[in-house]
Amino acid sequence: MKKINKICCIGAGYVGGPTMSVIAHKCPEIKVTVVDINANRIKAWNDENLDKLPVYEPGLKEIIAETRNKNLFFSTEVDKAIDEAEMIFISVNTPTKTYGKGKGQAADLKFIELCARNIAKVAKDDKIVVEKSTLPVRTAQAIKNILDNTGNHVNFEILSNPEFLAEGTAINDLLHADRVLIGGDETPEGEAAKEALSAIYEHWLPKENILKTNIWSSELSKLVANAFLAQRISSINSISALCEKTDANVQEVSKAIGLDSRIGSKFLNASVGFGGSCFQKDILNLVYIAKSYGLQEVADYWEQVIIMNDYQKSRFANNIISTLYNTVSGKKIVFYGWAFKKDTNDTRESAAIYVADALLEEQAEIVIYDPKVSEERIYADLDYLNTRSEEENRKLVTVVKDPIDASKDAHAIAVLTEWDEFKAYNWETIFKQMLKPAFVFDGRRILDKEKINSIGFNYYRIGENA
Ligand SMILES: NC(=O)c1ccc[n+]([C@@H]2O[C@H](COP(=O)([O-])OP(=O)(O)OC[C@H]3O[C@@H](n4cnc5c(N)ncnc54)[C@H](O)[C@@H]3O)[C@@H](O)[C@H]2O)c1
Ligand SMILES: O=c1ccn([C@@H]2O[C@H](COP(=O)(O)OP(=O)(O)O[C@H]3O[C@H](CO)[C@@H](O)[C@H](O)[C@H]3O)[C@@H](O)[C@H]2O)c(=O)[nH]1
Repeated sequence: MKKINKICCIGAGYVGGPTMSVIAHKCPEIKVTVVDINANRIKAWNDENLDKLPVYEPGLKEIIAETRNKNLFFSTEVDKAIDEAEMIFISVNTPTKTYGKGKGQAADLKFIELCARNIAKVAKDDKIVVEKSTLPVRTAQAIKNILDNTGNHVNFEILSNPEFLAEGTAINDLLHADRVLIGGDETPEGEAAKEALSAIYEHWLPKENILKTNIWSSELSKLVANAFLAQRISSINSISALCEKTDANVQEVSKAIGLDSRIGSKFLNASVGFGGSCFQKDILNLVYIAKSYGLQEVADYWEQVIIMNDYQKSRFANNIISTLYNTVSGKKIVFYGWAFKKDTNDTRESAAIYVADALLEEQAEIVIYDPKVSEERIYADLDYLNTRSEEENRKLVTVVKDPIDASKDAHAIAVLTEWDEFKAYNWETIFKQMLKPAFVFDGRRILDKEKINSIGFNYYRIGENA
């Protein structure tokens, strides 16, 4: 079996950065180079101040401190890293297409294709090319065609090795992965490539947790895993709406059903709606693929998961508006949290963006506090929607660094992310500073209901009749 000494990863994002850091940490004899065309991102990965890394993940900076410039390197020299490596991971973004055929559903593979063309141009010896990005089923064939037809007639083995880490727990997920999936050709060369990749993971994971499949099963399994996970959230969120109309409590329902070992207790937390860069994109991709094979019923089934998620976000915003006497115009509403979940600085598809947009349409004044998200990012998220002018967004939205001070003269507080620190705030002080009646809308169900009510707040949370 070929022993790998040099790895290159194209794409220094939320997956490439943490994944390669863990590989470098666990495989000190392998030189790992992470490359990106975004020079600012690479500069941030190389910043001496580890609090300035472009990705915030608990445990990441400690690993970077140990490995960076020993056997882990971040660079913009893409061609050089490709040339040197025996194994190349492609970990670039695969967003939903915003133009042309499949607009709004299909995955945009232009970055993947550019990588394949670049590898073909540079490679002078045999390479194993690993799809780490999430890709539509049968993409490997397209990559192989490009490599074989434009390359220097060296041999490329393509593997699919989807990543299952969740942000906020990425390091732990990588160190203790439930499974690693490796798909590849069922030829002797394909099997050898799978073994070479497996040997890397075997540095820290039991061999029985490394699952080898054909390449198409591997590509499809990634989309299906995300669809199943998101489906659980939409299922419980649909029930949260029913709980709010009855005297049922969604947390009690979750617990009661989750204790059935066939259902299981994880991923049943009702919320303001799932966000993140993956769930929506990957389900839309699955919907598109199903449609393109003429499977309309299959497509409709999965699309409902997204429809329910959109409904949950607008339901939350509408409840704020109707509770505040059907008008939020000129009212100060404080958002606690902007990230799509706790322990990450990522805001892609965060429910907070859509709730803010709905309230801004009603001319609310929004004050936002998030412990890890920058002001620049928040304005960029709102501007990207193109709902109103950039000036209007800056007029109606303020981003602050002091969450307690923010509550002065506020009509309402909305909890959009489940950051632990929100639970520990002095809610008595917050209450005193707010206009009365003082409202709290808890989109994450993290506050102590009895305590908050006893302070005098009008408290609403997802999945419970107030
Ligand atoms: N974020 C997650 O939690 C997660 C988890 C599992 C899988 N995934 C999948 O992994 C892939 C990457 O996701 P991400 O969140 O890390 O994206 P990201 O946007 O954070 O990072 C992608 C990086 O690739 C770089 N890039 C794009 N084209 C390039 C090129 N031709 N050459 C060099 N660099 C290039 C970009 O500049 C960017 O820095 C996606 O397919 C995603 O679906 C993401
Ligand atoms: O019970 C739950 C669990 C999650 N969420 C929300 O769902 C979203 C996604 O959360 P999570 O799955 O923990 O984070 P991601 O980083 O998006 O990770 C998902 O997407 C990744 C990208 O494909 C996959 O690798 C992971 O396995 C998959 O969990 C977030 O907004 C969460 O707040 C809920 O509302 N209720």
